[in-house]
Amino acid sequence: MSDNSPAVRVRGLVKSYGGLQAVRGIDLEIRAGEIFALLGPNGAGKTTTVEILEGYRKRDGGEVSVLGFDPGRERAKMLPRVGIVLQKTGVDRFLTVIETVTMYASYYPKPRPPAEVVDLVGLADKSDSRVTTLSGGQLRRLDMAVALAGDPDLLFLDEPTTGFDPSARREAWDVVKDLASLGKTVLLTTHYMDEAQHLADRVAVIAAGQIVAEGTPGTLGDRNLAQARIRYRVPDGAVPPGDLGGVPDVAGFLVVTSADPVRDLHTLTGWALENGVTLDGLEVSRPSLEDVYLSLTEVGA
Ligand SMILES: Nc1ncnc2c1ncn2[C@@H]1O[C@H](COP(=O)(O)OP(=O)(O)OP(=O)(O)O)[C@@H](O)[C@H]1O
Repeated sequence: MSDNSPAVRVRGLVKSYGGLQAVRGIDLEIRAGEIFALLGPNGAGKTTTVEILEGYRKRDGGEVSVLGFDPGRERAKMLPRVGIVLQKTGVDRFLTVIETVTMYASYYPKPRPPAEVVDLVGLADKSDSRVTTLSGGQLRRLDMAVALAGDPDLLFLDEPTTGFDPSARREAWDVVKDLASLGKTVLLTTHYMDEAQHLADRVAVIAAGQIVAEGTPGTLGDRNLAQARIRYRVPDGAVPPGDLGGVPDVAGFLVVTSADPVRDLHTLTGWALENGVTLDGLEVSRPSLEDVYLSLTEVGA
């Protein structure tokens, strides 16, 4: 594999379970060193796709290359170079943190020093604690440490923060960000829009076995819901020009959906200045990735 080759390349991937087409022609390309999120609702086909990439499931058709290997035929060669964090893992609860990571490191040809891995996932102060004493969030970090023990180039994270409280999520996000700064490629699946938005360089939205959108979290918003929302309030009796009066919301603010917010704001603020009208609480917002996701997965489902 040359340095410019994508870490993951998928073309026309299909997979059915009996009569159910779980994956219906997926194309993906994940560059080396990026954090890529596969975002979609329950049953969209995320796990099926990822398990095919990991070599756990057989595909029915299409081409798949992971770090230059075909996971269907060359899984044994591929595995030492990938790390996998499943939704539930079963580490031995009676070992300590460092013992656990050391044990997993011993399975790999070129492991990263276990103490370094423990430090990387933020468990240095728990290094000699038994696994039984760890909190849920700490256990999840240990799962990540186990996946990193072999110093993989590519890490698969399946719903890395499901069930976490908000502060544990933030901490897990920091760990994932640190991985990317080490040059690892990360493929994560998630239901959470904010997680994809916060972590991913690129996101593919999957619905009913198909990719319905792909791009950076920012461009997904731009491409799929180009409109901006302008919201403001005017004193009683003031009538904004043209269509810019919008529709009042429950709080009495006028809300305008605009495909050309620069021009519309210019018109609106020009009118306000000329007429000495205040535009109370003026704000302009873009659709969030959540808005985009909901609109896309409704269409795709
Ligand atoms: N082993 C299986 N046998 C039969 N059907 C399956 C099997 N695994 C998954 N499916 C079905 O395939 C579809 C895709 O499932 P998959 O687990 O890939 O989705 P997902 O996006 O990962 O969902 P979730 O977010 O709930 O994990 C679903 O309709 C699911 O019920």
